[in-house]
Amino acid sequence: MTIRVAIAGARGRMGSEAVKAVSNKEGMELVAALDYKHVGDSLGELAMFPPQLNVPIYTNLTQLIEDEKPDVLIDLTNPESVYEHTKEALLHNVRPVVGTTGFTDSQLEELKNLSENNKVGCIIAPNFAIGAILMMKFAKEAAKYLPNVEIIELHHDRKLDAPSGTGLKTAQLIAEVRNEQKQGHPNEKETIAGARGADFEGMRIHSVRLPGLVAHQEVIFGGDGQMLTIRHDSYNRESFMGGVLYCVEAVMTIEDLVYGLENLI
Ligand SMILES: NC(=O)C1=CN([C@@H]2O[C@H](COP(=O)(O)OP(=O)(O)OC[C@H]3O[C@@H](n4cnc5c(N)ncnc54)[C@H](OP(=O)(O)O)[C@@H]3O)[C@@H](O)[C@H]2O)C=CC1
Ligand SMILES: O=C(O)C1=N[C@H](C(=O)O)C[C@H](O)C1
Repeated sequence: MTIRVAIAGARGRMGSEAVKAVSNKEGMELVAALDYKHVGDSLGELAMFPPQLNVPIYTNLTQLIEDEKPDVLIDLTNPESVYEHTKEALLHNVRPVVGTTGFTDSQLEELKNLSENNKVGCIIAPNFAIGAILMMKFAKEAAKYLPNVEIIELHHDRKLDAPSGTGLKTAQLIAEVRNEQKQGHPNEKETIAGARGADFEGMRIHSVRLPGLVAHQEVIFGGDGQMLTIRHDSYNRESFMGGVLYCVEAVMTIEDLVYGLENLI
């Protein structure tokens, strides 16, 4: 069976890579793109899209679903749009594969209920790169023995959300095995607000944003006279595409919402 795929955010850094990956993948057919800007037929407007995108471009998801009948919607847009897209897809029996980060806890909970009640598979993956999944798994394991941990995530300066979805997911996974504890001196004070980073159950998350970066993360564990550093680097966005294609196939086989690829591999 050929999996019919639509992509939201096809003009973007990730979306344009996903257009290439899906177009070249046997067993998948790219059937449409979703954009929020109206695109006419002028060469200038169409040049905004990757050359492989020779499919209809819609500005309305319901219309796209009615006309093109995708099996899967890949969302690579932004934190403001992704929740509505995912909900709309689930309501119309289209399986979302979501790479966009920045969901609130309550949005995740609501989408989980919707997916389970409608028995429509959904994958929300804060990071599609296998190396990043392993970095998170190893960090969770290390935290059982070394609970003093700080997370440093480093990204390009076009990123909208902080901390990154990966940084947050790493902290959530570590929190499953680590008792909440405040780190640093009990009486420490920030003389500049934010100096100690974001606080997740006492773990500190530091977000670096610089041009030239793609997506990187270090998880640093301190112990008596020792330090363990677990680091992952994505040097380009192709690094995520194996995971995107894996999820498009996997989402066809599930009937609930999976948050994080570590639950599937
Ligand atoms: N899970 C993973 O492994 C990864 C996840 N990401 C996440 O993916 C998301 C996209 O990242 P990136 O590609 O760098 O971002 P970009 O800004 O390059 O791409 C987003 C694209 O979506 C478009 N867009 C915005 N709103 C809508 C909408 N309502 N409907 C359709 N298209 C829309 C944007 O248009 P315009 O620019 O005109 O606003 C843009 O073309 C981010 O949340 C990022 O964190 C990124 C890398 C890996
Ligand atoms: O915005 C990005 O670029 C990335 N976003 C994801 C995140 O927030 O973790 C995944 C990856 O780190 C790249």
